[in-house]
Amino acid sequence: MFNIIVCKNYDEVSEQAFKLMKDIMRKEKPVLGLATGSSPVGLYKLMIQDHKENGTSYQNALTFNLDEYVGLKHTDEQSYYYFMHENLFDGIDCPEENIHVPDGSTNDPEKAAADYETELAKHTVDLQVLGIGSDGHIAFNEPGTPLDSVTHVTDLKEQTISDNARFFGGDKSKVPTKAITQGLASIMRARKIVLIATGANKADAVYGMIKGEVTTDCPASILQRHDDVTVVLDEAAAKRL
Ligand SMILES: N[C@@H]1[C@@H](O)[C@H](O)[C@@H](COP(=O)(O)O)O[C@@H]1O
Repeated sequence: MFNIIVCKNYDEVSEQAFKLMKDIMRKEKPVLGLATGSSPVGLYKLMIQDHKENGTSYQNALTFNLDEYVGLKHTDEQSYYYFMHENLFDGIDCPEENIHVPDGSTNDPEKAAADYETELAKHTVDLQVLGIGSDGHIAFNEPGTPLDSVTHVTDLKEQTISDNARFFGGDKSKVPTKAITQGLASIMRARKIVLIATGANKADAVYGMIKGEVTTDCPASILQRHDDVTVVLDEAAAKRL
């Protein structure tokens, strides 16, 4: 079931998502599911600000990221490990050993994916933050991914490679072609989900997720089967609803 919130601008979108995060942070040992991409960056800024100004502590929080490119080292500025440290972890007090990001730097990504799923399955994510790809993907679950998938290695689709080329100086050839990603079933285990989408290029994917049928053609449509999903949109992303 979706709770849909349409906001005037990105700042308001981030504030709405932050309210849900703040609520979860009242728990003694919160388990946070985190995402990369530009959509959650405003939320992460608010989390850092709240940590600095109000002392909200992440000492007892566990975090699990959704996905990681295969073939990039942790020190690579485009790796999701690096992105998360730059945009969130360096600004809060979450102990490094509590932070989980799939290890895309290994030469056995299949094993890294299986190990990640094993660790993830020991916990229940209290709040999963999600963005959505313009082709309806969540994490790196591209169209065609089975709805019962768990953490696995995947080939990125052409659309995702061109969408993400902007982070690689606009050069598509620099974007990795494979990633480790939580599966759709892994994501569905979260107690609560907040999906953030802004901009007109997300409008079709948002429409498919909410109004379309549940189909592997639009992986995000599986969220229709979850009972606690808040979708925070700007007007452009909501324009087809
Ligand atoms: N793997 C990530 C997704 O988790 C993210 O949701 C999507 C949208 O990114 P953005 O928020 O930058 O539009 O991009 C990437 O493909």
